[in-house]
Amino acid sequence: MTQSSEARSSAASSLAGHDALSLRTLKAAEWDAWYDALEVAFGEDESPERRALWQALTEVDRSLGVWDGDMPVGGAGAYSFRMAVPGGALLPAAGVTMVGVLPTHRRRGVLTALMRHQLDEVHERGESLAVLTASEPAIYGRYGYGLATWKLGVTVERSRVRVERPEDGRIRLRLADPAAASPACERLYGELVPRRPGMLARLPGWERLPLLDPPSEREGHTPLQCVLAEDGADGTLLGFARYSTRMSWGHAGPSGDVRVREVLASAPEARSALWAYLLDLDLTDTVVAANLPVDDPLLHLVSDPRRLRSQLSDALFVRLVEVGDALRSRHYAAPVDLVLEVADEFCPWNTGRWHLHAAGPEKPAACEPTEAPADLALPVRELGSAYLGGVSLAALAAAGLVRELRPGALAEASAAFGWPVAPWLPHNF
Ligand SMILES: CC(=O)SCCNC(=O)CCNC(=O)[C@H](O)C(C)(C)COP(=O)(O)OP(=O)(O)OC[C@H]1O[C@@H](n2cnc3c(N)ncnc32)[C@H](O)[C@@H]1OP(=O)(O)O
Repeated sequence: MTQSSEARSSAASSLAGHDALSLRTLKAAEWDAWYDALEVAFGEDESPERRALWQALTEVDRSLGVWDGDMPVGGAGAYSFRMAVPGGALLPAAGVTMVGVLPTHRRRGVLTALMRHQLDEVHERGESLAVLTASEPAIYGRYGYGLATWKLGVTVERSRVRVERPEDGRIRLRLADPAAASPACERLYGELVPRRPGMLARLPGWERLPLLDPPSEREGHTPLQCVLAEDGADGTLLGFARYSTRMSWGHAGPSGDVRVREVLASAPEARSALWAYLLDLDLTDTVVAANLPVDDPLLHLVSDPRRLRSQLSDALFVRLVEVGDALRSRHYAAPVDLVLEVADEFCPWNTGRWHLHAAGPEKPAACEPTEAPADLALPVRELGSAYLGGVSLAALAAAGLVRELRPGALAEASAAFGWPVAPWLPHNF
């Protein structure tokens, strides 16, 4: 028996003590019943449009279910993503999704059995990362997932905040049908992916997600709008925003709001033109954007950042499934030559000392097992947090989660693991 198949059979036997529970891969014909169980687990009743999209995007051969007799009672899926890491490489990453257990079957180890089986499969497929967004952040640390990216939400008081339009007149704004403009927007999205860690390369079909706009989810807003920022000279697309507006008329006059879904740009002038446009729509009071990178240039473009009324929330959790591969696949902002002592109870093949060395941001890194004395000791969860460069090892050490074993090692590691661009997950999955 391999280490993984041993682990999987131990996951199966952890269920064996409970009724007639069995864990196996989904069959395509079972999708509806499986998804119905997940909807009950989430207490949700999704729109038919959203459900149809998730069905189309489901990778059935990566979807696990737990059955009580012939009734699905839990599940977990995965997408075969490629995610940008510091330095611009796109690394295979299992996007863990659709995790749920019926209320009748909770707190008896079903989730743990699913996570065991799934991480062994991810390891066998050679994906060195698994990533997820959590319904509740307290769930996944026990399986080695660390919080690696944050998102910034803003609720802008439009009357108090201005963004200057770029002066050179290079940018031309044009309203476009979101579906018709999608291929050009997707090309721009693809250009931006390697530049920001955490961004996901589009898999076929995923271009439908940013256009998903079921009437039942609009809450009084217009259908999705799309404004393009083009180079006035040659028409090259340099940015776009997708948004909707909701008009509201009160005693004091119009007080509508703008819901910004995305603002992406490859040139600063395009970005400022788009934000100036969004913050200057007549008859609106408030502009809400729920998911911006924490270093979004908007923070520096606005006349009064306090009036952004910003809010920080957790976004992407990262799990290093194969520590050596993951660490040698990213670049490091500063030279580094360190031995890390990694503890990983859930994926014990990662436990041990790893020699990481890289000569600077342009150079490839090496990372091999070693018997040499360790400079820094940390659990795999904290390594996942620091991996994309958005969470500092020094901050984790200040929280008592990383231990410096050689003086100076923490500063060296923190500088190397950091990255000039904050990691960001553009959409949930
Ligand atoms: C990537 C995603 O899809 S995120 C979506 C997650 N799903 C949901 O939130 C839907 C609603 N909740 C559920 O379906 C279930 O409660 C789940 C999936 C969160 C947990 O399933 P269960 O089968 O009850 O978990 P299981 O019994 O294996 O518990 C494992 C451990 O996690 C802990 N745990 C379970 N749920 C939670 C929670 N919501 N918050 C904190 N800890 C939790 C358990 O206490 C247990 O701890 P222990 O190992 O110290 O004993």
